[in-house]
Amino acid sequence: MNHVALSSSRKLRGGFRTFSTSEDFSAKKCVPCNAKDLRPMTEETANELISRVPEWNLVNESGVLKLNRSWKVKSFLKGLELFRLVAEVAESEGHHPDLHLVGWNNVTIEIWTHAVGGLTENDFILAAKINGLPLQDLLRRKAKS
Ligand SMILES: C[C@H](O)[C@H](O)[C@H]1CNC2=NC(N)=NC(=O)C2=N1
Repeated sequence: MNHVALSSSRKLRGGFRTFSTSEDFSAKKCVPCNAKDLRPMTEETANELISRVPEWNLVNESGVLKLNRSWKVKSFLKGLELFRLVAEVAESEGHHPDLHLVGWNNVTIEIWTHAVGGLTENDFILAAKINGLPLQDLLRRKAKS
């Protein structure tokens, strides 16, 4: 497939950064969430960015936009191991997800910027870095169709 690298960078409306649409979020660093001009991005911008964090969904929880992804893990303890790997990335980025482990083997992670009550580029950076984690051995194999 011919990937047209869109080089035009876009000033985030109400955002605090520009970024090129071809840039890989996992190569970026989160900024402190107490930056004074930090504001939530629009739903339009979030819809433009969501395809750059594969497997993550954009959800609107009573007006708060969040990123959301779920996994089925092999065991309760492997769920906690997944949390541990995610926690290390979160601590190094200074940006933290909401972690859910329910029904012993269902993991859901939600990412949003609490300081602004919505999404910022930090959330996409964290989601991209979580996508880069070696989670395969923790996950239940998909049932053969
Ligand atoms: C100063 C530091 O950036 C803030 O305390 C961070 C910590 N981690 C955070 N994580 C998330 N998801 N949202 C925040 O607003 C946030 N604030």
